[in-house]
Amino acid sequence: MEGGIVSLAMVSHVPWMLKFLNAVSGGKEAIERARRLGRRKVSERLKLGARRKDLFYYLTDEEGTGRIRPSDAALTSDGLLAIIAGSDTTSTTFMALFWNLVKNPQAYARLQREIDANFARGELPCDVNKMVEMGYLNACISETLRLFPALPSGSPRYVPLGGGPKVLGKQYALFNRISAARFDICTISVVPGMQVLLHTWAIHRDPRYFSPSPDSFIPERWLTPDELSRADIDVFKVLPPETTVHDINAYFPFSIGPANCVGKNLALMEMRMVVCQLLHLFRFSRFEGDPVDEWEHDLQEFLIYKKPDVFVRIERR
Ligand code: HEM
Repeated sequence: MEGGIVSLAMVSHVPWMLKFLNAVSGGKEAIERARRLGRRKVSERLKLGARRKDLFYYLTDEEGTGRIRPSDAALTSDGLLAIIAGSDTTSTTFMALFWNLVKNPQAYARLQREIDANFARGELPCDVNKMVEMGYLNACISETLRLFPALPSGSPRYVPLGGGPKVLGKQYALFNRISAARFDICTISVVPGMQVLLHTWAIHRDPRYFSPSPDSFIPERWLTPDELSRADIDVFKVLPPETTVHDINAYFPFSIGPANCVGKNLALMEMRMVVCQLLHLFRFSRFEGDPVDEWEHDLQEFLIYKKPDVFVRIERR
């Protein structure tokens, strides 16, 4: 998957590269491998049939309500999209979250206390409804998605041919700004119909929107004033109210507008459940001798991340 994504990322930015990559054996092979994976997963899923009305139930038109049955090529491409969109994104977020927790024992301890306060020992599975209300758990997830948005370079958007805010959603201040008929970014004139790509990673770490310490993992920046007043660390030393900036209009890990993430709520629920249950059962710590600090440095971005392994020590609690 990761080999193929390098070529796919090139093609998504420079479409004419496809011809060139097809002519080069390594490039063609990487894309072919990714396609094969998509085809295999789709055919496995089709053989299994639908046990419930999931994403593929609709993509493959198992209900038979569509006029035209989707072609095999379309299904392969949907299969790849579902793998990238549905599983690579969540696995990146889990990796980044656990990496941040083992590197920040104070945040880890605080999250552990919140989980232990909500779930009695052995209470499994943990109640998902409680998790929605767990301020620090949700703050840790939001802070992870701020620092490591799973699609770091965002994805191309067309500047609407008029009527931007209505189409893209009022909340999207950054896109709203590009709804004018024509505007300039530095020396480039952006006109309706042009593709614009917002770099999520860079915007999420811009001190004009998140500060102080935009590169640091500080879940407390997501707490409500009420939750902050109950924080047991001297949070105002880390986030002095007079200089703290927290602009959620510049936060869009799931994108915003008509093509935003269809799996957002599922992904959030999945992350809450997995984190709660793993921390309920196991203790995670730094694996001595592992260069854990280098993980972020060794991440490579090709539409999604090519990520090194995270090694942690896991013990049963
Ligand atoms: C942490 C987890 C996730 C993140 C950060 C994430 C992020 C995103 C983003 C930024 C987009 C917009 C891409 C674009 O602008 O074109 C997107 C689209 C999409 N996501 Fe997610 N996603 C996550 C999890 C999931 C899950 C679990 C599923 C499905 C089970 C899913 C399914 C999709 C699909 C199908 C699209 C394409 C929507 C469309 O083009 O209309 N995602 N996701």
